[in-house]
Amino acid sequence: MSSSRTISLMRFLIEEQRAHPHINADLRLLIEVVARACKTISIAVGKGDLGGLLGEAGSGNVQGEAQQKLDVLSNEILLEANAWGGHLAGCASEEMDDPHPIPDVYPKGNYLLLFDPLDGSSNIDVNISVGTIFSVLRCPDGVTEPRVEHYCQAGTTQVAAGYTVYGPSTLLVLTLGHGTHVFTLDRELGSFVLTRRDVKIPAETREFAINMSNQRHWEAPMQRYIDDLLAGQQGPRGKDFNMRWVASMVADVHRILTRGGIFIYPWDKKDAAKPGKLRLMYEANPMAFIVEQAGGKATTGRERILDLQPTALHQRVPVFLGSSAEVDAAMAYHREHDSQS
Ligand SMILES: O=P(O)(O)OC[C@H]1O[C@](O)(COP(=O)(O)O)[C@@H](O)[C@@H]1O
Ligand SMILES: [Mg+2]
Ligand SMILES: [Mg+2]
Repeated sequence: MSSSRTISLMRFLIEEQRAHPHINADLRLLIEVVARACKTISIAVGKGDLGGLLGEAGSGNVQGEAQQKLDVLSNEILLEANAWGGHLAGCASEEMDDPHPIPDVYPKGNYLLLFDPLDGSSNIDVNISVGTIFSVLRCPDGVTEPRVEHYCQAGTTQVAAGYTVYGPSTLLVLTLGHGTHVFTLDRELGSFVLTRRDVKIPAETREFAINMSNQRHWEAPMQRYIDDLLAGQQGPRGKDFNMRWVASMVADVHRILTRGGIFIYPWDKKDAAKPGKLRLMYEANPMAFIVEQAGGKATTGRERILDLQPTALHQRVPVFLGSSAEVDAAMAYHREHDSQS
């Protein structure tokens, strides 16, 4: 890309700020700080074994999952980078039980930052792409010490969301509510450069992403939907489908953003008390915002994800997202099932 046409993340944000009054200097600073933190995480991920950062940390998170060393480090990097900027009222993370207040010694701002510091943790040790997912909300007026209820806002209120993929190249995918844009980290320059503006997910697809090993635990409409995809051209869908499953949501969603597809992590009865595996505030909401801004859909199989009113910080939800016509098709199986029961 020639330098005259190169648009850095910083320049992109300044232009967005000029074009859209709701994007202010604090929000711009917030995104720049998160991007800088993600660069630091990218360097740590890239060191692999040389950095002594592979393997378990020996601790567990609030979800009862074993934390990897990189889960803990990425969380610390994001917290530290965001503490002093004056743009945040508080942070919440998949890796922390409770919201993290900005220490009183630092200036406070009006935004809440929620993140999954390292997504796809089971892939760290096997050198497969992982990433970071984040969501930005406004702190309600007059609240200086945000509590859980202040974070529990529906996804429609997000002012920005993004994810990074630490893969063969490091990517940042961002929405501020005006389309979804992809930036690639120029490792020599150390800056994110705009490489795809306003990406659109094709409405139709022949590719699905799901962990098939859970099939026997799914509810009836899910079983029927996937059976029909597997039946291919001879089946009711009349076309052959391919399947991919990286098991890093960032990588699976990025494939769908690039060439279409449907990503599904449905409810299953392995642990019937859990309403799904993925987390609403750190994974489903930001990805739903990004996907909708790219012309796709994101639902629980029954409802639009962004309309859900959260009831807990670490709430889980079923996730169906990607090519709009295919998400509609999956929802039709659930609707038909519900209307008959
Ligand atoms: O191992 P499974 O059950 O296929 O689950 C894979 C899913 O779990 C996740 O790894 C959960 O994310 P974390 O690594 O942040 O816990 C998603 O990225 C991915 O889509
Ligand atoms: Mg995750
Ligand atoms: Mg994680």
